[in-house]
Amino acid sequence: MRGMVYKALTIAGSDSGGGAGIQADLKTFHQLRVFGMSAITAVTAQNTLGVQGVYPLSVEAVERQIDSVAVDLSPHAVKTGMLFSQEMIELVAHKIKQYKWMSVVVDPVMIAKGGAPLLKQEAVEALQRHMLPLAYVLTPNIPEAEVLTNMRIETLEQRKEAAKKLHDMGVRYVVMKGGHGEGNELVDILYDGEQFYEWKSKRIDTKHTHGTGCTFAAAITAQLAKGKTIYEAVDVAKRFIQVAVEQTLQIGSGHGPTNHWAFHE
Ligand SMILES: Nc1ncnc2c1ncn2[C@@H]1O[C@H](COP(=O)(O)OP(=O)(O)O)[C@@H](O)[C@H]1O
Ligand SMILES: Cc1ncc(COP(=O)(O)OP(=O)(O)O)c(N)n1
Repeated sequence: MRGMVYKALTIAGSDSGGGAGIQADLKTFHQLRVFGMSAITAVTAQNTLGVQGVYPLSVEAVERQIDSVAVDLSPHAVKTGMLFSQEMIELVAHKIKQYKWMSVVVDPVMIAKGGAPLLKQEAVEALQRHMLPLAYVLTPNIPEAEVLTNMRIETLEQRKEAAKKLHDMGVRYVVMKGGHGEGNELVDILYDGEQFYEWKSKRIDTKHTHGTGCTFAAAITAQLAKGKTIYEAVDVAKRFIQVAVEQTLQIGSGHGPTNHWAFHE
């Protein structure tokens, strides 16, 4: 018997190179046995060497995609990634409220690893104002947490202080990714408003980390779609990304993608 079909929607940008964005999200959903659906906010011309072009879709085109999925396919969880502009953020926030989506994972994508901007600078305030209060889970990396809280983050204590600030800004669960921290040990933290939880792992010495943030947040989304708790979801996401970085595919001549086939439940 097939059993229940769990469904997740990603609202994000397309990465033609297949390692990040919509493509990473859908591959991760699929590997975790969740049916993936998408609303594309922007098309990027991108590969392992960087971002060669960014082409935002119209707000109307994104609204239509979200409506098409919502009225017929009722996702169990929703993830947002590259939203690019203030108008797009306002639209997505409006749709989340309209469809009363609760299991919403907001990955506050700002800059690709190569330095290309994926969010306009003037849209940061809209992200703070409209998306944070709707986020069941927010998954900033350290530089994104710095921008959102307007504070410098160097120590673990400062990461925790920033997580508290983000919680005060309306986020239910803050999951701060530790990839940009110092040293050989990576620490991802979760703050639930009362306590901190830590996931530690060895930093794998590789240049093939393109799409780690999207993949990690997508794994959390897939687990939430299946009804798992946030603690269980982060646990699986951490194990998913660890093996995906350990067993990279070694493709492309720059920063290659992670391996979305590596993890098995
Ligand atoms: N070199 C690495 N080895 C193992 N895990 C990594 C490595 N780089 C990043 N990760 C993990 O990938 C996830 C995303 O991390 P991070 O790099 O902080 O996000 P982003 O890709 O959004 O910048 C986190 O769980 C982090 O611990
Ligand atoms: C279309 C698109 N969306 C998001 C990103 C950023 O993805 P991330 O997982 O943070 O990976 P890096 O770009 O940092 O390697 C992207 N690149 N493209």
